[in-house]
Amino acid sequence: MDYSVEIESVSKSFGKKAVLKEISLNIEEGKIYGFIGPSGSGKTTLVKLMVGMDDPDNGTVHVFKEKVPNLGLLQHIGYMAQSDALYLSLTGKENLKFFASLYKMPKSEAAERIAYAADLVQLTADLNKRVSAYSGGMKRRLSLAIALIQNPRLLILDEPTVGIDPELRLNIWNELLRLKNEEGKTIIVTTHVMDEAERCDLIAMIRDGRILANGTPDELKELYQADNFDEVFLNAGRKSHENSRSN
Ligand SMILES: Nc1ncnc2c1ncn2[C@@H]1O[C@H](COP(=O)(O)OP(=O)(O)OP(=O)(O)O)[C@@H](O)[C@H]1O
Repeated sequence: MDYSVEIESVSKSFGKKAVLKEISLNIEEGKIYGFIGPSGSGKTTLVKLMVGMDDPDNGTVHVFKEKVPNLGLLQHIGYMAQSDALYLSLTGKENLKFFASLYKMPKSEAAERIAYAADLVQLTADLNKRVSAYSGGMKRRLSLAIALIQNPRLLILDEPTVGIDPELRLNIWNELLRLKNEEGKTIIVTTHVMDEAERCDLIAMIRDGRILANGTPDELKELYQADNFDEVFLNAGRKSHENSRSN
């Protein structure tokens, strides 16, 4: 089996707080992998380690067999952070052009990619407006377009659909599924939206810096004797609470 991401015994603390505890996980190429867990459980910290934005205290992360951090890998990883990192005084188009210029891409391809990404997130009509005049949802959409700009093999999206209306959310998910099915991309998403979690091929449930369980949506429903994903989430929380009390 080919893995896009291999995480081995990764731990990370901030000061005295252990945020990730001995996490090991392999993410198969060509799958959509979801990370779910309560706020503060360590999802963002874990995805930042995959991108190489932060270092683990212990353990290793490999992406496409290369040890992270590795500058060469950035060409292959599209990352959408939870907080938007955009140039507010530039237009949407200028932002896209700037990020496209960071990657090795002929000009004509950059223009095509900008048109594709803007269309996907329905920003084509607003591309010449300054980002300072964008709404929160428009900024999220622009951040998603930027993550796709270099046509990366691996997409890492930290809560990509927050602030995005249901219709566009559906379009975005359809495109993520197409990217996986037709182009073999690997897609990692963190989400609090349980119906999004159910669209993933595989899900890791994170709690208190550990992976409580991982598997397909059906496997997790069976494990937690749940009919839907809201129940999976709640039952997993109850179970981990009971375990921590009995320890
Ligand atoms: N740079 C930092 N310095 C200190 N503490 C941090 C830092 N980054 C994260 N933390 C802490 O690490 C813990 C995990 O944060 P993280 O952002 O990974 O959680 P999360 O699961 O992504 O949460 P959410 O769902 O709310 O985005 C939190 O307690 C947070 O306060």
